[in-house]
Amino acid sequence: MNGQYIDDEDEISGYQKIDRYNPELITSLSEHYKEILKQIGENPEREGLLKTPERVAKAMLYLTHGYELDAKKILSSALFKEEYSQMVVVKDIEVYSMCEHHMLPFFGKAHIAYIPNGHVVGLSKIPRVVDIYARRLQVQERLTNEIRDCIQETLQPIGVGVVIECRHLCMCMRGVQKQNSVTTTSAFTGGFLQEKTRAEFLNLISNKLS
Ligand SMILES: Nc1nc2c(ncn2[C@@H]2O[C@H](COP(=O)(O)OP(=O)(O)OP(=O)(O)O)[C@@H](O)[C@H]2O)c(=O)[nH]1
Ligand SMILES: [Zn+2]
Repeated sequence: MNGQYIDDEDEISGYQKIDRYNPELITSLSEHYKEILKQIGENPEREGLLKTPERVAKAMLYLTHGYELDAKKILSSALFKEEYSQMVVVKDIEVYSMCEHHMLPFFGKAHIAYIPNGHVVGLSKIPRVVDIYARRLQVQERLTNEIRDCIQETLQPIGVGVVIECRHLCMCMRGVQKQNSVTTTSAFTGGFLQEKTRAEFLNLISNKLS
């Protein structure tokens, strides 16, 4: 195993042991990346690039490890009966994902709120859910909806609010080349569909919106 398996529970999931870095997969991916290096005009045999295919293979497996993890399972592992009925907001959660169109990064912040309905969730599980869906090939809109749906279906709260704001490198370093544009997406359920509740949430996170 050579330490190549992600088997440190804290490192990725906190719970689920995943077999993502298996040597056969790394070898196979590395061969493809070696070929890609040749085709873009590089020499994969030069010293600086000798280990690059393997490094890229491992990086890509890490950047997409969300496919291996079950967000609902992680969220439901830490539900606590509690009569707190006000809005809970976890804001400024770092997001790192890759757009499914160009496989280039998009990154920024997620702000998540819910109103409990008899149960609260362990706070760390909310950023874990964000990561599980972000560490895949994504579009920002689907990422937003998947986080909302996971929390709504698992926790069954009175409502869920999700706002994500990201910069897309496919719009900065290529293509339209807009360096400062930020994309904001949002998704709501239940109580957050009401203007007053949504306004309270947006107000609580507003100092962080660009
Ligand atoms: N809606 C949405 N679009 C995205 C996201 N990430 C990247 N895109 C867009 O996906 C689109 C793909 O459009 P295409 O015309 O097929 O690709 P392209 O020729 O590379 O487009 P340009 O980026 O405009 O050069 C682009 O407009 C990207 O900006 C995302 O998270 N959500
Ligand atoms: Zn893109």
